[in-house]
Order: sequence, then structure tokens, then C-alpha cells
Amino acid sequence: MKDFLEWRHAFKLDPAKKLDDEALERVCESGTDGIIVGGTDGVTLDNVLAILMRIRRFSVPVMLEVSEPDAITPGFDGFLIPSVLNTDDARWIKGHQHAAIREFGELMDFEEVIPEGYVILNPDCKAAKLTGADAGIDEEDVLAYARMAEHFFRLPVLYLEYSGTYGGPETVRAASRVLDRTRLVYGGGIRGPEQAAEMARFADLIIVGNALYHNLPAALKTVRAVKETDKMA
Ligand SMILES: CC(C)=CCC/C(C)=C/CC/C(C)=C/CC/C(C)=C/CC/C(C)=C/CC/C(C)=C/CC/C(C)=C/COP(=O)(O)OP(=O)(O)O
Ligand SMILES: O=P(O)(O)OC[C@@H](O)CO
Ligand SMILES: [Mg+2]
Repeated sequence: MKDFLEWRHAFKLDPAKKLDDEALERVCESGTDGIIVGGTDGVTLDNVLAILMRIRRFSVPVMLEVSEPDAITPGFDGFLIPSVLNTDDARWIKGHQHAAIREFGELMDFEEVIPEGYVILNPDCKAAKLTGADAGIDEEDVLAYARMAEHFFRLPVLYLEYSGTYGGPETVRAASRVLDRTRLVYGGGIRGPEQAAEMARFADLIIVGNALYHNLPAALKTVRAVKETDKMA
């Protein structure tokens, strides 16, 4: 498996949403670097296992982005653990994570676990509402979170999350300029290849989610668009 920290393109499949077998096959065979299974609400052990079993018919790598401890199961190539940096509600920074590590710590292979610093920038998305994220921050705030992620917390990943809406390429570009070792992930509102290529100039990893459910052919075209785009030095 190509290591998650080298992925350029990923599709995020929401276990609470429906995708028929033909569509899933096209997603898994698209040439994407991998699939992330994750969502904010409606995530259960049953629907995570169901989508995992269907994805495992193909050779594509698959990571679980944990938002619900009861839905953690073996069988994934690794686990992504979000911590929301732009909330004042400590439960979503370290509280749920602490409780889950108390429960699973003995079983955990930390080589398979990748912490993600999330900065949520769409105030209307479910993740922002759930976590009380302050999405009204300006670019300087985003850059401060990026520097904190890399230099204070030494996080391997900073995720600029615009879930459901297309974010500002300028902010992504500015964040990319202050990051060196921490990988920059962009997700939100990518509907087709042009937007994917635009963000791929600034972010290390591009995530495409909802477009899969609304316009599959356009979503699939984002794979090639990202692969053909070099990130700006
Ligand atoms: C036995 C075994 C396999 C052991 C493995 C052990 C292991 C890996 C343990 C992990 C332990 C751990 C630290 C767990 C973390 C627990 C937890 C609940 C953390 C909180 C995560 C968090 C901050 C969630 C908030 C929401 C969030 C950021 C979600 C990310 C996903 C996201 C934004 C998806 C977008 O989709 P959605 O919001 O659903 O959008 P739609 O509106 O389109 O639906
Ligand atoms: O669903 P979209 O808006 O593509 O967002 C993708 C991903 O960043 C969600 O966590
Ligand atoms: Mg969802």
C-alpha cells in the first residue's frame, strides 16, 4: 500500500450514504490513491463494516477516519483521528480521543494511527456545528493553526475542511507556504477536475466526497486532474 502520507488524491465515502455496486466499483478502480471512510453523523459499526466489506473486494487502500468510537473495527489499512484545532470545546480537541485511547490503548498499533489537525472553515457544515468550530477566523488565524500543528503539536497532517463548500485557494496556498513537514490536506466542495487541479497546486492531498453522490463522472475525473498537477514548490 502506498503510505497514506504519500497520497495525492482520495475519495471520502460516507458510510451513512448510499452508493450502488457499480458506482463503488468505478470509485475503487478509479486510480485514486485510497479511500477514506468517514462522516460526522449516522456512522455505526454496521454501516462501517458494510462499506468496508464492499471496498475490500478491490485492492485500493482504505482508511477509517474515526468520528464514532463504537464504529472502530479491524480490517482497515489505518486509522485517521481528527482533532479540531479551531474549537474551544476541548472534547473535540482531546476529550474523545483521550476516552478512546483509555478504552483501546492496549490494542492500538500506533503505527497504524495518524492524528489529523482539523481546521473547519465552513460554519454550516455538520462537523463545525457538532464541534463548535469557529469558522469565522481569518487567514492569519489559519496560518497560526498551521504553524501550531507543525511546530507545537508536530502533527503529520493539517486538514483544511470546507466540507460541502469550495474554499478559498488563497488560504490553502498561504497555509502551504508555512508548512514544511506537516502534510496539507484540502477537502470541501470539489465538484470536478478544474477545482481539484486548482487545489492540488497548493495542497498535498485532495479529498473528494459529496461529488461522488451528485455527479460521479465529474468526481472520477478529479483523480487524473490531481495526478497531472504538480504541487507548487
Ligand atoms: C480493535 C482496533 C481495530 C483498534 C483500533 C484502535 C483505534 C484506531 C482507536 C482509535 C482511538 C481514538 C483516538 C479514537 C478517536 C475518537 C473520537 C470520537 C474522536 C473525535 C473525532 C472528531 C473531532 C470528530 C468531529 C467530526 C469530524 C471532524 C469528522 C470528520 C469527518 C467529516 C468532517 C466528514 C464529512 O462528512 P459529513 O460531515 O458526514 O458531511 P455530510 O454533510 O455530507 O454528511
Ligand atoms: O464532501 P466534500 O464537500 O467533497 O468534502 C470532502 C471532505 O473534506 C469532507 O470531510
Ligand atoms: Mg455525513
